[in-house]
Amino acid sequence: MQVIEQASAIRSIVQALRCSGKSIGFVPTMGALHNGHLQLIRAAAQQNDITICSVFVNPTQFNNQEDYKLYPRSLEQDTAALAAVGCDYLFAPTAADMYPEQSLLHFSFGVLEEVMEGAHRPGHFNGVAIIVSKLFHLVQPHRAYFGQKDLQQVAVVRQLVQGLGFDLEVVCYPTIREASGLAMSSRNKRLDVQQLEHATHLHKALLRAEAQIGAKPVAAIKEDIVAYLAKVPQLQLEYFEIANPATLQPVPDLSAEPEVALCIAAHVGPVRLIDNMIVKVLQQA
Ligand SMILES: Nc1ncnc2c1ncn2[C@@H]1O[C@H](COP(=O)(O)OP(=O)(O)OP(=O)(O)O)[C@@H](O)[C@H]1O
Ligand SMILES: CC(C)(CO)[C@@H](O)C(=O)[O-]
Ligand code: BAL
Repeated sequence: MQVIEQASAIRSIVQALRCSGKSIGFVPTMGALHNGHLQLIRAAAQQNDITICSVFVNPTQFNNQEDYKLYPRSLEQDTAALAAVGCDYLFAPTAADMYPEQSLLHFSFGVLEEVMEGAHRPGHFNGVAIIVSKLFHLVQPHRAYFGQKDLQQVAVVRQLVQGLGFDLEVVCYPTIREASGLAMSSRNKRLDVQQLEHATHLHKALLRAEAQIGAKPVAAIKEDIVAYLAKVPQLQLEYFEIANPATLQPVPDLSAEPEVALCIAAHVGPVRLIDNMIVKVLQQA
């Protein structure tokens, strides 16, 4: 595997690969890699001639500077893990290379950014859209791989790809979990053993909500989840939402929904975590 640091270098490599007819699979990440990321790399390696992974902790998508400063970084371990699962190129640029000037771009995703992550992390999806656009221009992938853990991000990227006419397929893979049910996440590395145990309540809350889908109205399920998590003082719920899986808009009732996304965000100790599950709605006769 080759490690590339400069944008100009990855651009030349990609141009040569494209000229020789190779298909390119791309996995953008912020590093501190775990099995959720490695599943995406394996899929890209299986489905394309060449796999490129980027590791870049993108400053413009952080609405909280402490979160940016303390985001886990482990490039040496990441490099070894990527080589072991068949990645061909690791693109690990510096912030100066990706942002030679302050970015003044502004993307708007309408109602998609007015809910959940969009509402609670002002500017976040603008930063994601800026860096994903820059990376797509440099890497020119045929397929780009994302995880369902960041479900709303997948919807934003799909809208970006459609809106700007990027000629690529967005591929989404399911959330990989720890044995405890906790969704794998780079930020989990900032939690101690007790906090990791408290964090399992995000997934437990989703399972509890799933068990009530079809049996109770939306408002009653939400009340139950808020009450359930209020009994875990080490976890501060930010939102629990029942949403349409494609538009991410909250659903007022389940009668017209074949499936819904159960979405949650909460703080555990110093870390903010998100999780979601897409579940079928079995309509009662
Ligand atoms: N547990 C997981 N299962 C599947 N895909 C995942 C998982 N965690 C992250 N991904 C996906 O990997 C890609 C890179 O994500 P990122 O580098 O932000 O890692 P992360 O674990 O989501 O970190 P954090 O949530 O702490 O930022 C994204 O498309 C993300 O959805
Ligand atoms: C897509 C991404 C790499 C953009 O920085 C990031 O938001 C992530 O890791 O999910
Ligand atoms: N995985 C989403 C990136 C972020 O939390 O900023």
